Amino acid sequence: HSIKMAGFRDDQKCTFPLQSIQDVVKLFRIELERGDEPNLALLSIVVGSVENLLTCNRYLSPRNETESEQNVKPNFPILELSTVEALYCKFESQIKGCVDVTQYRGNSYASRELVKKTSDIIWSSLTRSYCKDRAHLQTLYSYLTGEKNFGNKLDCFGVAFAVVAACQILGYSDVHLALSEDHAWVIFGKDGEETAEVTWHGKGNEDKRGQPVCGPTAQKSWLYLNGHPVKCNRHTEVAALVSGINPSISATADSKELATLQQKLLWLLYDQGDLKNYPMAIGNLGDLEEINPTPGRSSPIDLFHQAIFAAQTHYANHHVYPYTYLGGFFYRNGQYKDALEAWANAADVIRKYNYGREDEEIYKEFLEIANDLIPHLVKVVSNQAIEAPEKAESNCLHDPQCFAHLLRFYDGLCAWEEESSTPVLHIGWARPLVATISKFPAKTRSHVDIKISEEKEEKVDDEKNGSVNRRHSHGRRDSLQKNDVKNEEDIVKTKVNGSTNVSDKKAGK
Ligand SMILES: CC1(C)CN=C(N2CCN(c3ncnc4sc(C(F)(F)C(F)(F)F)cc34)CC2)S1
Repeated sequence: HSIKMAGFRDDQKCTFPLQSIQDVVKLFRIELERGDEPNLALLSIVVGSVENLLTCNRYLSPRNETESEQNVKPNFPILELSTVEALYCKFESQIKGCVDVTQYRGNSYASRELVKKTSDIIWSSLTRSYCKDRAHLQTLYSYLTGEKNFGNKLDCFGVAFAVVAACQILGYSDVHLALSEDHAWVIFGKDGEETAEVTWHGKGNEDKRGQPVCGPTAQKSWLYLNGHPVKCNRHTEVAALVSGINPSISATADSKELATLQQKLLWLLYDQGDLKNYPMAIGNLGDLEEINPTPGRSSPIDLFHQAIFAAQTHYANHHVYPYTYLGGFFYRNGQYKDALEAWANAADVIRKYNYGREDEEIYKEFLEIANDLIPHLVKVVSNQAIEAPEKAESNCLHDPQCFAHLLRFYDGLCAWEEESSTPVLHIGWARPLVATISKFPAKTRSHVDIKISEEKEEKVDDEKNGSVNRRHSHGRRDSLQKNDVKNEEDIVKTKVNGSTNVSDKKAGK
């Protein structure tokens, strides 16, 4: 059958050659604002080309050129239409050449066979062995450029994205990306009810490509978010592509132009309402705004709270990263009580899961918080208490709510471990825990009134099934401001789970 080469439309062509960040933003705006679907393969090739030019084939930015060449070379590449069209047609003909859609004709929805076949085409054409967690392997540009042994590389997200982009080219508008906080798969069929693995996860795990995401592993493990993944539409898939832009040139240098492009594209998607159900993309925008604030736009803290609100609204508060985005921000900015509260709220999420062997990423996240960030935080505040004894009152170590947040943090990790197939805590966790607890004076610790709830907490408590949303103190400033705890009477009735009810007198009732 003849392969119809879809050229690009005039409104797509007119933006080429792309010579600036604004040109790329304009192409994305055209793609996102038009009635029809944005073309995932086209946008992935464009982003990958720009990323490659700005991070791999180093464009000498003006400052390090010789005097004579000063300000001659632009610090943004020129991306010709012909380059992009050639790569697009290569992808399109590869996909259409391998999938004989006539055998699937008729059913308007994709079948599992078609999804698996598409995944096999991408999978089998990948270079045999390469470093899977290298940077810049997330776009179709990486997949389509270079000869057999140098190109055809994709990371695990890139494979999933390529399968969805391929299915779009084949005309299946029901095949969409599903995203957890550390894995990607596809949904398809009527109402997106079907799921299929299309890529690998982590190291040393057999890939489960073609299989549905279901069964005990998917239920209780953080990796699959217990039925609360981000189910993308075409716009959210563009947001995932933009979130995946990686400005890093080396371990120590980032491309400022690429980071600016990513930031502008995320604001474009934000304004279109395409980030509303995508907490991590909002979090990425918050991180970019911390580095390079856009005048007149939301602050990083506002954005991180919006990400938390999105997770609470759309995903029954089953996502951890919104809280670790916020906790990391507070930690970097020396707001240690708020950091402890955010991390306690993150632990309140992970307690809903059972720890499994493919949850290493979030394990490492909590390990770093418990054994690196909190011990550092506690060291800093204990030095503050010594250097500035007059400020001791507002010191974290004299604030029972800080101690309560710390206990709630560890309580969440313990609950995560209960009924899990794999242990979480071990002796390596105990040393930093003891060091941290012992920095809080007995007086502070005595103010925390740990309520033992009357009814014995059900072993398989509701949280594990996600049927009961625990109330979160996050976002609600504790009714007691930290310097209100002046003396004995102001005992803060802080239940370990962090909801703080103030003694009546204090609340002025
Ligand atoms: C608070 C943090 C430690 C800071 N960055 C974090 N990120 C950076 C961005 N990031 C992400 N940001 C947007 N979308 C996605 S989809 C995804 C994934 F599911 F794992 C995939 F697709 F397998 F790679 C990851 C991820 C992963 C989490 S979490």
